[in-house]
Amino acid sequence: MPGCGAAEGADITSTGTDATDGRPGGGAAAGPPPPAAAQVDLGGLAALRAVLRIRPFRRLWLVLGVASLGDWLGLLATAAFASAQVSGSVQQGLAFSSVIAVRLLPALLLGPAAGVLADRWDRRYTMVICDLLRFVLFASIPLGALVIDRGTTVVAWAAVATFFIESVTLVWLPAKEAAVPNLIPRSRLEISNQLTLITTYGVTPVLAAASLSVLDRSLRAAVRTPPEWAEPANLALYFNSVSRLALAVVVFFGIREISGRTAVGPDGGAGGMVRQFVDGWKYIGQTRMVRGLVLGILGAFACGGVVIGVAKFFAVSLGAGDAAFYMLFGALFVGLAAGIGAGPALVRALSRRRWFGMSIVLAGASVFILAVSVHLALALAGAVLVGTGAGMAFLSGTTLLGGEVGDDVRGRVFAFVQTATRVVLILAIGLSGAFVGIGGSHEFRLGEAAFSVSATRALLFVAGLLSIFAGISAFRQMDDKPGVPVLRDLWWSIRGRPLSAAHPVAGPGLFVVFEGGEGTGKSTQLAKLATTLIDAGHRVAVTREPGATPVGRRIRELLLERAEDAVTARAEALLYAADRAQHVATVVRPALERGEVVVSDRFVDSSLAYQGAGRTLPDGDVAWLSDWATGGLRPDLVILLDLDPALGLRRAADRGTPDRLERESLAFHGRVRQAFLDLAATEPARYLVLDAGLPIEILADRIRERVTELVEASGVRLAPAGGLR
Ligand SMILES: Nc1ncnc2c1ncn2[C@@H]1O[C@H](COP(=O)(O)OP(=O)(O)OP(=O)(O)O)[C@@H](O)[C@H]1O
Ligand SMILES: Cc1cn([C@H]2C[C@H](O)[C@@H](COP(=O)(O)O)O2)c(=O)[nH]c1=O
Repeated sequence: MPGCGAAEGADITSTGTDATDGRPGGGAAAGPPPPAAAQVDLGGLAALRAVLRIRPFRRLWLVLGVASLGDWLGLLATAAFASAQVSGSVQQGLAFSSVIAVRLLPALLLGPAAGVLADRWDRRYTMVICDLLRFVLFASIPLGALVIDRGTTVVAWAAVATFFIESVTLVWLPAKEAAVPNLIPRSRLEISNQLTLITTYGVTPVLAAASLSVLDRSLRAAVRTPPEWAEPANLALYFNSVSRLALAVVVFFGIREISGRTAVGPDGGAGGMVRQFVDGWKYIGQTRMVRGLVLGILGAFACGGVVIGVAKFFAVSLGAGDAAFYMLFGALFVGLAAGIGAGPALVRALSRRRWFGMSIVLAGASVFILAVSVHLALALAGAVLVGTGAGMAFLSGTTLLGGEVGDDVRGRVFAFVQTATRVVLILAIGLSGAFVGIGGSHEFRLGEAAFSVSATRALLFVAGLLSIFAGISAFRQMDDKPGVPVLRDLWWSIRGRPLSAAHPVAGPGLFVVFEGGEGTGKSTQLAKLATTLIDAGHRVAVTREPGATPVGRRIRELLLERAEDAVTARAEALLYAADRAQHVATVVRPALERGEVVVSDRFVDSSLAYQGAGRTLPDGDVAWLSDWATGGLRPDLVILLDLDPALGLRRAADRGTPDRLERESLAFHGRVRQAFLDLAATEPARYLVLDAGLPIEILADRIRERVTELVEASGVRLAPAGGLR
């Protein structure tokens, strides 16, 4: 019933399904994006079953599958049908390509306006009316041939009907794309997109080509010349027509949940339409995530267009002719299927925004492999990787569009993307084909060596660069984990434990940490620095790990003071992490948010050095644990006081009875020292490494200089005046 919400009408049988996620107008825009982990909360098959248990989605998917089969049949059949109406290879070729061209033309003319209609009208009625129109138009093509005598008129009508069909599709598609995310909880959007993409681009085109060929053979075997109405191309068009009727009926009677949203404001007239159109463009231009998404998609399509445009020439350059061409295309599709089918299982909980950018970079980098391939085997491997990157980008991009773009503007964004991709694709295919034709191949000499560079390979190289650039730009625009190392995040995500997003510190403070082995002078220098900063008028929070909070003090006692208790290495790592979590949440972050300079005696590096190198626990595990405990918080500066452990331990012993860790072997403390130095070497800009054997005052001067620089660079961020806390 129009006007009712999907949640009300949703027929969701899975008890685990969050029906509120499917509410029209809600979900995507209403709240922050769900944690990436939520998208992979079920195993592959279980997730698939859960999605298929959502009845409105299942109905839509089934009927869309049939309609997609009809569309592929229709595409192949309309083109074949047009060729069959004329004789002579030139005319047939012209008829074939003009039908294909006519299918692309409406997007250029009407695409952007279609999105406004999808966001304006009731999406269910839009889909139903569009499908009824397509039912009539598809049927009119073969029926026209029965009543019209002249072949050219039949072709002309086929072209006109195709033009109208495409125009109607332009309105239907954004309405459908914008409606689907409202039927499915966001956590299941990805798996439903996987299913839909595989059905639309994997199963149905193959099924369409196979069924047309089987139909053709069996018909000709049964009756040598079948009547005109029973020609396979005609039958395919009838099938396409009927599949559209079926879709209209199912959507109208069976998926009422698609209705129930009206984005039209009080100004519902033509002026309102123009405003909505302009608002849609503004939204795309001003929303970082959408801007990144569009940039990435267009870059990827430009790259794909170039690859398609040069594919024939490239196959020739491999010396394997047409066979190589078809094999490369096959390889590309194998990669696409692998990317869409296996991508989510591979990257697991990786942020989808990051995954999108990375996939485009993968596709671009793989185009380089094509550019330098002189052997078919390498080229095939490159094509599989290009496809894999493209497939993963396609899936993550579609999921982000559905899940993170507000319902009220989703139709316009989809319409923009569908139009822009077509334009870019056609331009890239056309221009690259022309460029390669003109460019040919050139021979260069470098001393004795001669080598030739073909326009095909040069263009592939440019396409790869373009795609990498688009991927990186998209990544930067959309990154939801700024500051979190990309490759480490990817690696840990593949292992099932993505790094946490670095929660931005709301406030403007500075975080300085002292690190080093035992007795290196951290407490001594920390006190001096605090005094200097306070004298300079800054508010300073002096703190330490472990033991800066009431909970932390009890943990410290367990860890260091009860030497008789045997604490295992893992328990020790967890206790330090627990102390850190409490410390960051209740002391460090609040002080940073108040704009103070937080100076801490030890932080994450101590865990990496003592538990990682000292206790030989896996570095990655310790790093991940600390990252989780701190929510990704990193110091602005780490001051590492480096000293021979034998000397440091002597200094510490002079201070009093050694604690549990100070009693560890010299070899243990040697490993700890080396680990600190290694950490500093990986990020020299963030570390100040000092020889802790120098006199106290000299060290204090060096530290003051460096921290003053940092404070000055941070400008007015710091809170003035205050005292040692
Ligand atoms: N540069 C230095 N030269 C000589 N002695 C120093 C120097 N810095 C500190 N000391 C002395 O070394 C001892 C340990 O110093 P401090 O407590 O500051 O080290 P720490 O690194 O905080 O030790 P721990 O990590 O074991 O707590 C103190 O007695 C201190 O006076
Ligand atoms: C934070 C942290 C500390 N440790 C060790 C290092 C020292 O032996 C003690 C702390 O004593 P201090 O006198 O306060 O320096 O704990 C560690 O092993 N792991 C850590 O994460």
